[in-house]
Amino acid sequence: MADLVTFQLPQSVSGSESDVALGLTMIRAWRRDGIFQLRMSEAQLEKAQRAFESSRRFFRQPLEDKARCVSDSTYSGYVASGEELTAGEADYSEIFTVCKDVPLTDARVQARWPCHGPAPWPDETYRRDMKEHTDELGSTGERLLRLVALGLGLEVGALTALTRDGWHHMRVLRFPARSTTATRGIGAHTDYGLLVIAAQDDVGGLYIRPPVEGEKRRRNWLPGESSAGMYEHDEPWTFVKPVPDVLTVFPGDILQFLTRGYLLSTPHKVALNTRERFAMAYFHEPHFEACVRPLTTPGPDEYIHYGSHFTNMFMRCYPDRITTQRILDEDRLTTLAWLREDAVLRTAPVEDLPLPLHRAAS
Ligand SMILES: NC(=[NH2+])NCCC[C@H](N)C(=O)O
Ligand SMILES: O=C(O)CCC(=O)C(=O)O
Ligand SMILES: [Fe+2]
Repeated sequence: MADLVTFQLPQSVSGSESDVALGLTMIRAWRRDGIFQLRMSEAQLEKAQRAFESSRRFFRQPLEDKARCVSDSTYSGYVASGEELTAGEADYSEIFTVCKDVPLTDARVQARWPCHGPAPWPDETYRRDMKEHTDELGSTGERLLRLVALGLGLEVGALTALTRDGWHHMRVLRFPARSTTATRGIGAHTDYGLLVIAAQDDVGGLYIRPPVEGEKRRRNWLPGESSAGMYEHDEPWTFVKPVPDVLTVFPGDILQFLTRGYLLSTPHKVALNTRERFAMAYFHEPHFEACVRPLTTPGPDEYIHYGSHFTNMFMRCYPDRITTQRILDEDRLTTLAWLREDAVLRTAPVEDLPLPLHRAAS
């Protein structure tokens, strides 16, 4: 396969003619290749390098030290090799998940919303380096979404309306070298939000599945349609060659849903290599309470409550983690169902509201 297309992001995206042209070219690259590259700015590069250094330093520590970085109220923190499930099989990735760091005093934590709480940071340097890198990618994600909106023929702010206080998160990953018994890094899957923005070292191991004419793709947000494990052993898969100083970008489940499959959530998988490998996958996401509806003619029951999708997916990844146990023990799924109901009512087309609300709204 030829090299991936590489773009450079403008400092800001206003909706100019050149912004529209760039957005269209990005969409074309995704629909053909399923992925494109972004050249990193000097500032991005520095922050990414510092985050990689902190990651190497963290993963070098003894297992018992790393294993202390867990939380029973969030999915932030350490995931040991073999702990995460993808399509029912253990992944060999070792991970530190960075989710929104919400203080105990926050009303959402007090009200026991699922997935909300403080992050169990290993130390202050690690916290700072990961925050600077994710904040930088937050700005990248916003500019990308503005270009994507333009490329889809929408208002420049049509997609970023969903990402105010977005539930952005990141997986800081280490893959061990392969052994005679272990070759799987992470099984084939799609990720859950709008954009996946990833960085990797020079080792290699990531593969993506480009769009395939006529191929049925699952809707990962529906209970009966997990995309995990799909087409894992069927070609075509594109090796994502490590290239210095670039990020790779592809769509997640929410972009597939919004566009009714015009853009597909890019399936990808990771194979172990002969050397250990480090990567960071950042996810640019809607607000936890967002109720997302397709961009064209949504029916009343066509929506994804993003916080429910996120919670469902993380419970599926970590069925035995204390966070999952606590969600079940404290019946936090009922709280989540209330949040979903609220979100659905807030975004329902007026004619679909129950009659008393219908009157109040009109
Ligand atoms: N938390 C993640 N994004 N994990 C990516 C791997 C796939 C995940 N285990 C799943 O079943 O969907
Ligand atoms: O290792 C990579 O490059 C990607 C990891 C990944 O797919 C994930 O963390 O969801
Ligand atoms: Fe992924």
